[in-house]
Amino acid sequence: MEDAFVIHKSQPLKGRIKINGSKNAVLPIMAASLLSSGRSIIEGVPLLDDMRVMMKMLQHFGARLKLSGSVLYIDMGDLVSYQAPYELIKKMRASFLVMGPILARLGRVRISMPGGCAIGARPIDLHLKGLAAMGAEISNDKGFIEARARRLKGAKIYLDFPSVGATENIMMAATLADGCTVISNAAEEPEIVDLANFLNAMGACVTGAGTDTIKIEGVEELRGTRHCVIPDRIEACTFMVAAAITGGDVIIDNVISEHIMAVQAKLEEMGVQIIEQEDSIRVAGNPPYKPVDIKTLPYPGFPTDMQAQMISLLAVTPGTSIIVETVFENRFMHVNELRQMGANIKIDGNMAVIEGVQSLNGSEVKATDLRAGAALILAGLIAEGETVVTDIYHVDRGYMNLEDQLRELGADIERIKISHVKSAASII
Ligand SMILES: CC(=O)N[C@H]1[C@@H](OP(=O)(O)OP(=O)(O)OC[C@H]2O[C@@H](n3ccc(=O)[nH]c3=O)[C@H](O)[C@@H]2O)O[C@H](CO)[C@@H](O)[C@@H]1O
Ligand SMILES: C=C(OP(=O)(O)O)C(=O)O
Repeated sequence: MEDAFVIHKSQPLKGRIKINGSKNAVLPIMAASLLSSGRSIIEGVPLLDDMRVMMKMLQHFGARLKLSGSVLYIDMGDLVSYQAPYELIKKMRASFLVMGPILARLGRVRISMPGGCAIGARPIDLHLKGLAAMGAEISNDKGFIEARARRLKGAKIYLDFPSVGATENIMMAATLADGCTVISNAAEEPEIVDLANFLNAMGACVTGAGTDTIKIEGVEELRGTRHCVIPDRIEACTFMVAAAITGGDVIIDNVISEHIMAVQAKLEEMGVQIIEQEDSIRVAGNPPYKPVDIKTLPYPGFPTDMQAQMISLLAVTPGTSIIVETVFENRFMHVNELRQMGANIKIDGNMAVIEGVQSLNGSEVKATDLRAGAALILAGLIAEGETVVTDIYHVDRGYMNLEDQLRELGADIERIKISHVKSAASII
């Protein structure tokens, strides 16, 4: 038995919701806590499946953890292993972020290859190149990467692509290296800045985070600290699209407006009204909207993690819209499912050409990955009749109580148990 969402065409969403802490910020921050033997207190922790996987990972390395509401207490102490288990790595890409910290702290790490996933091959060559440039000897043994370095040395590292994970892994490793590391063409995402702030509060010396050049002056040791995680910009943007697609009027609290600029600009170009209010935004939708063209790019460009949700909105926006996906090579899996709901979308390589249709029809569709799942839920809110979204374990990886938040705004969505057989009769 698996969970699924049953969604019925909903009224325009109305009301107020609060955004949770960022998944993509909390995961590297938790990994960074491995860099010290002290106690760290992380506030604003989102209760997500991915976060629980990272909790298991930290426990595997010897951490004692206490979760109280959204506050996570991490007592790290001595690390009890240099090996990261395959069962945890395979569950979540971000588990690979323990590589840098374990190597820096113990001088040795053995970690399984994370492998590919639905959205692309996602190699780790940039992570490894960076650590090798810092003096790590790296070998690959039957799908396991082993790296050793008595003490990493500061180095100049140029990333061929501003990879978020590689920037984070290298940045964490460099905090305890001997000398200065400079990462050029570094990722500039807000989650990198949040990680740098956490590392600096631990006693690290990181400057330039949020720009394409990050400098890390290595220190002898780090200490535990207290930190509050930034709000999840992708969760916020998903709710912005939910308000827009239903023609609703929603106030979204706990938003850093600078982080959502690219998505806000496209929604405004379409004709969605967005009003900024301190750390909140109000999104007032009034479809039909104008079509737009979008290209996903590293931050501050349009986030690939919002591409699927935007396709749902553009699928019911009159006219032709074009989305070019430049970050992941296979991130259009949701398009087939949306087609099943009546969307008119053609894929040509990394380009989706979307001809807006008047309405979508409810159907049984599958969440092929996290944001694909969010896109199908959004489509379900405006589709005629009933939509069943299966494989929602992907959604639970990255959205906290999504159905409760949507219901609070008036959406007709319910979580049910469903058997593997794909038919309405299998729903109990
Ligand atoms: C936990 C987390 O923060 N996940 C985010 C992170 O993933 P993640 O850190 O995995 O994404 P990257 O920025 O590393 O990947 C971007 C591109 O670079 C490629 N690449 C990456 C590393 C490498 O060594 N070699 C290489 O070729 C990838 O295959 C991909 O095509 O950033 C992505 C891009 O914003 C987001 O979609 C994910 O939500
Ligand atoms: C791709 C995503 O996450 P991850 O890197 O954890 O797979 C995402 O958050 O959309």
